Amino acid sequence: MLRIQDVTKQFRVGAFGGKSVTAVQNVSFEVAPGEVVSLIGESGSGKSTIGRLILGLSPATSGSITFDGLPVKSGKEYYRRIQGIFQDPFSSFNPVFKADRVFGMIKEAYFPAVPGPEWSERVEQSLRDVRLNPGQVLGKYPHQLSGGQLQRLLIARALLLDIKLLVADEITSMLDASTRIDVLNLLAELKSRGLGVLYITHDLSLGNYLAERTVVLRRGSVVEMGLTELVFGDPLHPYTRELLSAVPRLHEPWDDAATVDTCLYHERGASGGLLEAEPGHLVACAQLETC
Ligand SMILES: Nc1ncnc2c1ncn2[C@@H]1O[C@H](COP(=O)(O)OP(=O)(O)OP(=O)(O)O)[C@@H](O)[C@H]1O
Repeated sequence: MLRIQDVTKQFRVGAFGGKSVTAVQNVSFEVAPGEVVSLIGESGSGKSTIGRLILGLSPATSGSITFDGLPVKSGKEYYRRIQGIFQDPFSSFNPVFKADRVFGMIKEAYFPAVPGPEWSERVEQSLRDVRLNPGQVLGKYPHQLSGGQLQRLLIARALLLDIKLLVADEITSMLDASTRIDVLNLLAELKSRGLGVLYITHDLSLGNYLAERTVVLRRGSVVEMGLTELVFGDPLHPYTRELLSAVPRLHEPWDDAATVDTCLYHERGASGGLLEAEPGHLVACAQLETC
């Protein structure tokens, strides 16, 4: 189980690093085995930063991130259990090498003793598991494969490691609509095998499609989280409501979240953390800036 507790991330910025930007602030949530949790929020809300912290690509400023009780530790053993896949599949492949080199690298690092023929069989099985035809993708260069095929290759690579958690950061945003649904269905299938997935997206409909639980981030803080049907069916925070009702508006800037007259959080006398408005549904104060 992935457990993120009270995590804050600040980046040093400015000419001499004299200023800091708080990208993530006091964020806590969990991802259980076989569960898909979607992390949603507009651009700059801190989603990818959280993904990078979980993957050990950058250290948290404070708070703790553990997987099965052990802290994040970038290195071979950690990546055997947790892998990340990102928006642009082409950036994960070196264009001068054949795409299936990613499998050879896994063998070298993790399974050097597995005989070649057995390894080939394992690779082919993992390709079939992600509904790729080995004959159509093995031996090809990245530019000879589609974005959807490359994302599936990366998922197949992760399956060879028998990972327990996948951090999927906007993995469908560069895919066309039908390939996107195929990849989402694939993730849904993998979770039934016990894989936990943190599905990072700014596309709410995709989060809704896949996730049991949803975490809504705004400016680095969680404003609402809980069972997806509750967050989407009865959004309590004005920011979530705005996200859900947002439609593209030409020539209009994105408005700040609308303020509300009453704040459930304060009405119920909550302080610190999130208010449990109903079982499985937590919400922050509606007036983020002023309290
Ligand atoms: N290395 C960095 N140095 C300084 N600031 C950073 C760095 N990485 C991210 N930030 C800042 O942290 C904030 C959160 O960025 P992040 O990329 O996590 O947002 P996001 O929600 O993933 O956005 P998007 O959907 O556009 O990818 C932004 O204000 C961003 O400018």
